[in-house]
Amino acid sequence: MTSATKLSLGCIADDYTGASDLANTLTRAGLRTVQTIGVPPDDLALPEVDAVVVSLKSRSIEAGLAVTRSRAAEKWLRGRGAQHVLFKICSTFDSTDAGNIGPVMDALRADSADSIVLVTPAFPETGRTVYQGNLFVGAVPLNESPLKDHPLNPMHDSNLVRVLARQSKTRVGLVDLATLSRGADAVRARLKDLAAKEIGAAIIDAVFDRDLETIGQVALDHRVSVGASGIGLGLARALVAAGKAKSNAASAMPETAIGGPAACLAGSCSQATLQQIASAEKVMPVLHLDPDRVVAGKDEAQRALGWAKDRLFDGPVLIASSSTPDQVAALQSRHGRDAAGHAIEQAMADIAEGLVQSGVRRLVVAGGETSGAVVDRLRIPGFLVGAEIAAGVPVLRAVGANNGAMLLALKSGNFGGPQFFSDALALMR
Ligand SMILES: Nc1ncnc2c1ncn2[C@@H]1O[C@H](COP(=O)(O)OP(=O)(O)O)[C@@H](O)[C@H]1O
Ligand SMILES: O=C(O)[C@@H](O)C(=O)COP(=O)(O)O
Repeated sequence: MTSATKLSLGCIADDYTGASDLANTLTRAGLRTVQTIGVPPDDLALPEVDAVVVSLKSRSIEAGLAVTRSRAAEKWLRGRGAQHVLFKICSTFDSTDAGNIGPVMDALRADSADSIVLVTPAFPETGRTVYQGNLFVGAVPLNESPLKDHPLNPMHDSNLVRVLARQSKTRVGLVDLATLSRGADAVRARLKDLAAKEIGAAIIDAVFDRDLETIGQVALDHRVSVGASGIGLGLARALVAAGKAKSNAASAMPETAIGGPAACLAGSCSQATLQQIASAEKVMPVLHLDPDRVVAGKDEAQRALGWAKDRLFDGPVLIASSSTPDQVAALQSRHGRDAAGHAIEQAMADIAEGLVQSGVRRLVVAGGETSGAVVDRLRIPGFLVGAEIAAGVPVLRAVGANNGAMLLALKSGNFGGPQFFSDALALMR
């Protein structure tokens, strides 16, 4: 990135799949966007861009650490001229009562001296809508959705005003759909009323993309907002409409094919990923890791690598640790939730490293934490955004990596259709 570049929008994402989801949305809305892994070193050569999405792996770490890392990212983004910073969280509000959405929001709000912060995880394109402060996943409230069984942060309350209030030091209010439907000025007036009552954050309803456009306009009056790709879409459209970004983000990604062996790794245990693995079994060899053996030591990852190397040059392969909610609960009761999750993430990183050493240059990873462990191990500093595989999942081209040109797809556990793995590989040439 040249020193002359001034960012129209700065973004901090709390995981890597979420970051690529947002980078995809901003690119499709016309912003030239780059995804970086962590706060970029000053010597990282990046193209001329409108938006940078700094990817952190801060969703499930200790809250204080998440705050420190998010603040460092904010400082970097503000230093590049970003007037507005979006803290990108999961569209299913993945978090625990300890955070990290509330603590990070509180810190960014304090840094920016905003009186009130707009918050919404709505992302209608993927079925996430918010009504009366309640988050729906498709047709069901969050607490009845598969997110109730998430291995790291099971979600048991769909009322986001309550959820955020448990995590935040500030009081939390609501801007409801009726107010939103009266337009940007009605939202501004409601925020003023809430702020006058010393309410520092407002969950805002959103059901359709047009709601997000209104939210984007109002959010730009502020320095910070919190939400998923939907609010990113609203902000991008508002920036383009205000002439603060050109709508010309024909992908900056070079079209040259990469070729070579391809592999898929799945560490997500979401219902969508379990179904995608079942579909993949019909078209490629699939190895199911034994999670107990993974927790016991390194041998299981080595076995998987040997299995993959025997097949890689005949076509793509898939290696999965994913299990059903009952099996996940049983493993966690034997080994502890964090220990089990961490051991499996590190095994996935070991396997990814071995695959790349064996020549793999096209890699699909399912799962946010899993993607974080893999990308960190591969020491990839950033990505350019390419074609969209499914809503929220683009093809990514690694920039500045030691391994040279490489394509990845980082899939949020919940995203993608049943044939996702084949769909991804078809676009990763
Ligand atoms: N069989 C399993 N049992 C328990 N935990 C698992 C299993 N397979 C994967 N995990 C862990 O579950 C978590 C899944 O989270 P993540 O990769 O973020 O997926 P998602 O995108 O669905 O949230 C990771 O920490 C992963 O290591
Ligand atoms: O907003 C979303 O749903 C995604 O972008 C996201 O954050 C995904 O997180 P994981 O499901 O943990 O991959």
